[in-house]
Amino acid sequence: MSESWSDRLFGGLRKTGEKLSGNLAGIGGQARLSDNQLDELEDALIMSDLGPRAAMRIRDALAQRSFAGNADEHAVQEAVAEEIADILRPVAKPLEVTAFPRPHVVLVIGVNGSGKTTTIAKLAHLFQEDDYSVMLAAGDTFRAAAIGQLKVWAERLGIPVITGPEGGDPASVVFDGVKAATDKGSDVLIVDTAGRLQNKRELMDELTKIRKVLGRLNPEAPHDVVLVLDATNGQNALQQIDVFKEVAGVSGLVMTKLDGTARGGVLVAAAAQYGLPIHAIGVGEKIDDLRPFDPDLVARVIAGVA
Ligand SMILES: Nc1nc2c(ncn2[C@@H]2O[C@H](COP(=O)(O)OP(=O)(O)OP(=O)(O)O)[C@@H](O)[C@H]2O)c(=O)[nH]1
Repeated sequence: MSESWSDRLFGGLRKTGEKLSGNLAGIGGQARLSDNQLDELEDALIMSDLGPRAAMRIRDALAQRSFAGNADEHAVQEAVAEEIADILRPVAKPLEVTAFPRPHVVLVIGVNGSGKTTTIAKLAHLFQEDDYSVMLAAGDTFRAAAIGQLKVWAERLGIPVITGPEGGDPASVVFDGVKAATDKGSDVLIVDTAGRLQNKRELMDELTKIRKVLGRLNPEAPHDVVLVLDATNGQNALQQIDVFKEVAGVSGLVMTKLDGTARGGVLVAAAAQYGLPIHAIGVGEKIDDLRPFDPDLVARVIAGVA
């Protein structure tokens, strides 16, 4: 029997929830948390990868709280869940297809291995479920494997993919992609790009060229620039946001591999530190394992109270 999305979400974020509740063990005992306990709480949140900004915000909020009866560990966790939900709510925004004229162009960026290609396939599948027609463009011409992988996914999903030769000009693949998607009347064009973060200059030049070509065909494009982040990288994932924001003008995030890591708190850190929309989260390798998320539910799972 196949698991539902919320089962997979619970399973995926279980380790994160266990870590945070473990780090908060024994806290409470009175109506208000003492300064020492607030320090402990803040440390526990930082150790759980929520980052200094979210940790401080949650600390400040809990300092104001008076718990009915005495705060036991569970009441503190519940309060933390509410504060996490407050942080996640404004950023939980699914990708929307709004472009007119079509296609809505989504540029997907991220370092190799972050789950970029799989995420493109999963996003395409989500759009298909909403009855949008989708096309892919293999703008990561740097490695033949990346082009091949995208082709395999496209075939599985039954959607067209525009490719060029290995080592070819990514901007020309993107040009062909937009032309083909326009001619065919596709609703969405998802563009894979190279993830060479180690060579910022080259990456920036490449993205600038892609943007220029896109802009020539459709001044509004790209409509979204989505950065794919691997949650298992913890705080390093956040540094990638800094760099890609600078070189690529990131408009939103997707966080992958939240299953099997105890570092899911980084989702909250990203929300608190950057405020960029988080379009979807990935909790597995299968095509259905990426979805927009319910901030209240995810907050409860991360806090270990769901
Ligand atoms: N567990 C888990 N694995 C994932 C998730 N998303 C992607 N993966 C796996 O991560 C690995 C890398 O994913 P790719 O999509 O190939 O990553 P990429 O960023 O395109 O990397 P390159 O192909 O090396 O450029 C694959 O084995 C995926 O199945 C996820 O949410 N959870």
